Amino acid sequence: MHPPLRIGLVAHDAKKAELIAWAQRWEDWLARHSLVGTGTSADDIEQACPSLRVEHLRSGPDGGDMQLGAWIVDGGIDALVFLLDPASAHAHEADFRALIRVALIAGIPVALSEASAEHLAIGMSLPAPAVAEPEFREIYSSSNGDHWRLGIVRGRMFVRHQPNAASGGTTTDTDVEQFLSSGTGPEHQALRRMIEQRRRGTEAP
Ligand SMILES: O=C(CO)COP(=O)(O)O
Repeated sequence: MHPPLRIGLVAHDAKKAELIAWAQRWEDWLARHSLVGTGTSADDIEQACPSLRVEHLRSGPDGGDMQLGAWIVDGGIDALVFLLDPASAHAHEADFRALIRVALIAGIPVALSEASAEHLAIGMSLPAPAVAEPEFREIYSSSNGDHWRLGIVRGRMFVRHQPNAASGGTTTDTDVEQFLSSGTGPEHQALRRMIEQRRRGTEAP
């Protein structure tokens, strides 16, 4: 789960029904975040979605778009859903152009249609990407039960040494170069062979 986001919500009159339908579909997800909207859009969402609280700015034509733009400039908004009506003339067009412009400058996700709002919600509601797990290959194990494995994560290689249980030692990870320069034992020789095979592309699967 992402930490709570602050999401800006705006729709022109001809698109309010789409914003409401979207908010109803995503009500459970939106309820976990902090919402701020221009006057009428905020009212409509609260009426249609009983569990949502939306911080109200002025109505768009009265300066609400500019207020939201100022929040974005100050880094206070993580995503903007602005369902824009491209088919009508708007006296305050300069205001919402400026709102979209500062959102793009801030680099936040911006959805201007119901379809893109859907993708924004899908993307932002996904769990944060898991930290990549290393892939391991056995390098060498000694007769007394010590194990050395080569770990590879995001192209970076390291050596994981797991001492035998009886020794009570702890598992350590060492950089490959550092490991190779630390000795000439059978585990070092085995790793050199493995690396050479990787380079030549002849490593066993
Ligand atoms: O006009 C708007 C965006 O430009 C939206 O304003 P309202 O949410 O107050 O209708």
